[in-house]
Amino acid sequence: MSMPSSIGPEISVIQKISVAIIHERDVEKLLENVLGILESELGMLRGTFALLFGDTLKIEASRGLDETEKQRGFYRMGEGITGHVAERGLSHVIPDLRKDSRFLNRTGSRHYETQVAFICVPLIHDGQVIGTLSIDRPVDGSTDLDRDVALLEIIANITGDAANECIELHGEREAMLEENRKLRDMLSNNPGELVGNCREMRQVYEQVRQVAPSDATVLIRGGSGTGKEMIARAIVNLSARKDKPFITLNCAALPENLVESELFGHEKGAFTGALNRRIGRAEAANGGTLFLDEVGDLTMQTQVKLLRFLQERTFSRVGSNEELHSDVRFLAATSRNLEELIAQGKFREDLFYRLNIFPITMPDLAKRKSDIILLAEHFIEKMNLRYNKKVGRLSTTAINLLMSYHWPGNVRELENCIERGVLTATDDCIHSYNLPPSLQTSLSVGSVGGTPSDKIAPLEVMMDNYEREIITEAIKRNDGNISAAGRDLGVSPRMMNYRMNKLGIKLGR
Ligand SMILES: Nc1ncnc2c1ncn2[C@@H]1O[C@H](COP(=O)(O)OP(=O)(O)OP(=O)(O)O)[C@@H](O)[C@H]1O
Repeated sequence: MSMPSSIGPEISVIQKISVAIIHERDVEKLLENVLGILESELGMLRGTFALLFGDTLKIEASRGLDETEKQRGFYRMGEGITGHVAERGLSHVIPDLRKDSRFLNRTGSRHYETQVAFICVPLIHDGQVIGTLSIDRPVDGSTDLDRDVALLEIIANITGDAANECIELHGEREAMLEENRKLRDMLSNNPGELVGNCREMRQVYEQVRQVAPSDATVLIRGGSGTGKEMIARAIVNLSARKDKPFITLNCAALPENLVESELFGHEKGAFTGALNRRIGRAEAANGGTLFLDEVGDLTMQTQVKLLRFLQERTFSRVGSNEELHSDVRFLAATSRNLEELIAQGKFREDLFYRLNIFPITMPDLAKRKSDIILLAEHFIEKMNLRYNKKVGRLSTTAINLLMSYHWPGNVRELENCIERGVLTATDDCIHSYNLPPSLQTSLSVGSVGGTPSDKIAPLEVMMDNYEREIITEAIKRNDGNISAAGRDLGVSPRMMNYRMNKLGIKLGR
């Protein structure tokens, strides 16, 4: 079908822009390219895409503006011509900028000698105004401003998706940085958050102090819940990248096939469900620190990409060959035995050596006996604040339970136990019966030397602990006088002795 020759220039503009939309995957560059086409094809003097972030319009792409002019280009909804167009969703034309006093000229001085029109049209996505497209258009005898408005409205329609993607990308970046700011605030408000003074932990602190100021890769090893993530945060906090992004990714928390795109990002259409381009955590961490938790859970394919990233700090988004660079300090953690995974062919040896430059191993809580009560008291304070409670101490029997348990879930398990204790406490004390059933067996089987059991204690064991607790407390209240304690509990001295023997209660314990 042949087109009337009079609409040739407009068709040419639309055709060039549609080609750019198909070929340019970087949405920010695409908006710049669209303005470039308008400049070369229409003789446009200046052009801007202003996008709506929250309730403010900000110039995202421009032609004919220098950086300072661009920075000044902020408009609130309803403010100036741009703000009005965005508020009402209707196009607006000023036929001659020299004669119009409503024009805010926010970006700086522009004094035209000849007639120049200003055309501003709304960008609409899903029925919502998401920004504006505006141009300064020289006017001569042949200019038809109505036609120009119609053309710009078509361009605004076909670039609406890209503009929306730009807004979403900004949102994502902001969300990641916000997450990072929160983590950092948490750390700086509470520098003493790492609790523990035992010899093993003092060694760990020494290693943290040694490695933190450098940019060296650190591999933090240790059982689940030993505090590996806290150590990663402490390293960041003592490093020069302290105020830069700290981005984390737990490789075990995502389905295997999503880890790579979460780490390196993906292009629109890279796989089913990839509706938009998305930047990955490696890119978001640029200038700062990237912490990969459970690195032993990466697939072999992602391990290859990670190795390349560690060697050259370069990567490509899934679905793209473009080589990108990100300047990050890399920290990793694992609770898996990587040497065993290598032997099984599930972890690359070369990647292991890249990661294992400076390993820090977190000791199990069972090996930090002298820190258990310190940590428990720290968590009591934390939970008192969280639940507005006033628990002040642990009963002797509760302390014995905590000390003799084998703690397979390490510090996290202790924290959960204390949370439960604080929540269920009815006076100012956590008693043994306020602790979870899983701990109750530890006294009776003597898990320090005996066989620990993860099973929930049978009722009899729990009852024994309850009784042990009540008798011990009564004896303490009566300054070690067993007969007086028996009177308190309505039990004869003979029965007291019998129960104490059976429950293994010794005076002075
Ligand atoms: N030394 C410590 N002082 C205070 N709190 C700690 C300490 N170590 C761990 N915690 C607390 O214990 C919990 C688990 O710690 P963290 O998440 O750092 O462990 P992890 O080893 O990274 O666990 P996972 O292997 O499951 O990822 C957190 O709530 C943390 O605040």
